[in-house]
Amino acid sequence: MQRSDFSSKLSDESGLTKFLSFLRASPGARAGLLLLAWLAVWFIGGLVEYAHHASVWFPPAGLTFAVLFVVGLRATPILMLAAILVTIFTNNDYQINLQNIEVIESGIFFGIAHIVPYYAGSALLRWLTQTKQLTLPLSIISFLLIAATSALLATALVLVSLIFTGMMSSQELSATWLPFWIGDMAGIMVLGPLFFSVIHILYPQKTFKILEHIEGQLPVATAQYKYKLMISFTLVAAAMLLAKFTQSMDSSFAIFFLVLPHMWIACTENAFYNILSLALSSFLIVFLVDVLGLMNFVMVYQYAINVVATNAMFAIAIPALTASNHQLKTKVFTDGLTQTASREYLFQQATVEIRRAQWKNNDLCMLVYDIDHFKQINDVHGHDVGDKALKALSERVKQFLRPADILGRFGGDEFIVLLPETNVDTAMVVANRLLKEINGLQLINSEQLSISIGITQMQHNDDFESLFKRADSALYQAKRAGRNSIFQH
Ligand SMILES: Nc1nc2c(ncn2[C@@H]2O[C@H](COP(=O)(O)OP(=O)(O)OP(=O)(O)O)[C@@H](O)[C@H]2O)c(=O)[nH]1
Repeated sequence: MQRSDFSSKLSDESGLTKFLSFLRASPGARAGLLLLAWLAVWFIGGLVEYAHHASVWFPPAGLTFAVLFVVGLRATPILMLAAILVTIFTNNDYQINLQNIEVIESGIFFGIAHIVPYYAGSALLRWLTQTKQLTLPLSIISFLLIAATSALLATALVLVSLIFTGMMSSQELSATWLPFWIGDMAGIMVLGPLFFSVIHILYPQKTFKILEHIEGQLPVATAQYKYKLMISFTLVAAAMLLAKFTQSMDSSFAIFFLVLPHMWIACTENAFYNILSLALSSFLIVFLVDVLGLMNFVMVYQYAINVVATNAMFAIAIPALTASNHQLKTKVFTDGLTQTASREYLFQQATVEIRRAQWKNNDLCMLVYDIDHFKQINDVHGHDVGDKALKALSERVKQFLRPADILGRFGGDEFIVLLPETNVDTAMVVANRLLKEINGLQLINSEQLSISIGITQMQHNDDFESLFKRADSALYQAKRAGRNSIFQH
């Protein structure tokens, strides 16, 4: 895959095309945009600053993780510059009054403490997903575990660096570490997947298996996607207004109902729209915490969005599992060469039809046909030609039958046709027409193909085996009678 479906979809739109081409051709502009984005999400994270130095929702962690995952160590200078700039801002904002050189040192320490754990985490995730044959659920659990662990490591390193450089006092540690960890974790788990995709559009030269799951299923959301989003947003607003007016911790837990619309989205929309909706809901929560003054409840909200996100993340696997389940079913139920029903499926379908016919007192007939001297065809013309003959013959028979009839390959060159609501006289007419039809075919070079057919009508106590046994013995008689003929039992 050279470029993802998502980026090519975006590229179809003209204004965006030019902007994307410009960014892709200009590493400087990309770096500038990355820096601006990092600073912007850092300021937005500040809306839910729970304790000094600790936002309970910290998008820069997700952005750093995603950038290091997609771009690698090349992104370090930009991340380092961002770390220094926000340290300068924090020094002024908290009125810490460090000297210029000390602020830059603190910024460098913060940068290292922030970047190292996320580089380690993203490199481990990349290694796991690129080199190991992980299933999608295993990739997701790896992502979640690595996100939680690297966020914890970043929390420890950053807080130690802040204390070491005099940006924070050690007394603040106990009140800071948990919201810090939760914030970084939310940044990676809830927003990281969206950042992965967006950065991958800007740096499209590499292919990552884990991103294919997110982007490969693009580009369309269902027509109902916006209504599902509206339901999520309404639920967020209603739960938060409830907390605002009751000011009770109990009512703040209503936010956990968010799992319902998000699981609905996760199970019915593709992965990209799933992670987009999670990011939007979490933005809305942060915005409303700020606007409605709900800082007292913010920890509940952050736990809720993390739980909702991890659940919804697992649901990324559902459309993929459904698709592979469908493929597996098709494989098991269809004969690969002739695209008729497989023996197993034929047996299942025939059993259902036989029971239905017995229940309703309907007629039912079974035809068994087998190509005449097929071994000779293989021997003279080769197995490939034999295969082609089997395919072409089956194609013809399928066209010839009614939609309700069931055609399946019993094995080798022997096929079964089940004719529901058909008595033996009509089945005989069908068999005669079939024989004629096949006689008219020139499937192999200039040679003609012929088949022999055995017919039987269902008796009241028949099952698949007994029905087949009679039809097969009729076929045997047809073969003994010189082939290219029909016998009834
Ligand atoms: N090309 C091809 N040949 C197959 C396939 N499955 C079975 N065969 C061959 O089909 C032949 C079946 O031969 P039989 O039905 O026993 O005998 P026949 O030569 O058709 O003779 P009669 O049935 O008595 O007319 C064997 O040679 C098998 O090897 C297949 O998927 N492709």
